Amino acid sequence: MSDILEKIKTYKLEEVANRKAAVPLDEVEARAKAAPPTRGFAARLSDAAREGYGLIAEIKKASPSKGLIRADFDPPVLAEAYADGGATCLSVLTDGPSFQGDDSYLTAARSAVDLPALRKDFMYDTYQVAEARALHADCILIIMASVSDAQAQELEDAAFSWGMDALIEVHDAAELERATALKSPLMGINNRNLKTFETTLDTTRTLSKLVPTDRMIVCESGLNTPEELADMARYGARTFLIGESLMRQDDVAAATRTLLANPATGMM
Ligand SMILES: O=C(O)c1ccccc1NCC(=O)[C@H](O)[C@H](O)COP(=O)(O)O
Repeated sequence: MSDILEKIKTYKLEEVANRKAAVPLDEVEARAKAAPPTRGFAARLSDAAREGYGLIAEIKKASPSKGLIRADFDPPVLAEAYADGGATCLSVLTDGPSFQGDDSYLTAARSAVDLPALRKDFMYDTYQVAEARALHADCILIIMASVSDAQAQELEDAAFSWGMDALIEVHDAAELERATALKSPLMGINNRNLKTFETTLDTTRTLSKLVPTDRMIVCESGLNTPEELADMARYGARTFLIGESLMRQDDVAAATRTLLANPATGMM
């Protein structure tokens, strides 16, 4: 496993152990059961992709590869800007140590709009899945590079049991092959190599050919322009996960609108 994923896994497992000691699972489950209903993350993406593009717009203050991305950071205001600009779903970083995220950002951002939200964190334990629902998440992330097949299955089952969706993230052919054993229709191809941080859209160009036709490609990371989205659409990707390039804009709503204008029609 990569250095950064290794580091994240080490502190995340410790964080989960501390959280379990502080808030027992049955209490988290009670909060999850009391949460508002899920909003249908995968279904909204699929509907949006049929009409044009589906955008998962990410609320991301900082990252291990770029440091601080946005100082003026107000999650509900950013969520409203994304919704105003035409985003389909939100992704909200809840990891503190590497992304300056916070659990409260997810609940606050989602409650400001009508969009479904992904809890963007590093998931290893079904306790975190119940926590995600308790925070009102509609979807969780499963990074194949950082979990075993059995863990991935367990996390996906837990997500489904809470009525959530699961975005399965892959970066190479072996991970993609493992991901096809899961049921989720959402196949995220991460253009960023989490070992080196090298980001290239060639990853989607290569892996898209291996994605079964019953899966929806979510092209993730390193996307900046409408031309890049049109290029990726030619490889079958009509849904996108975008953070940094939008987070760096003064007018987030206008930038989101510009990115989504004139979606490509054909495929290669
Ligand atoms: O963004 C990072 O530096 C990073 C480092 C280590 C693990 C994950 C990381 N990013 C998570 C993501 O998947 C991105 O936030 C997401 O795809 C959006 O990417 P971008 O549009 O390039 O911000």
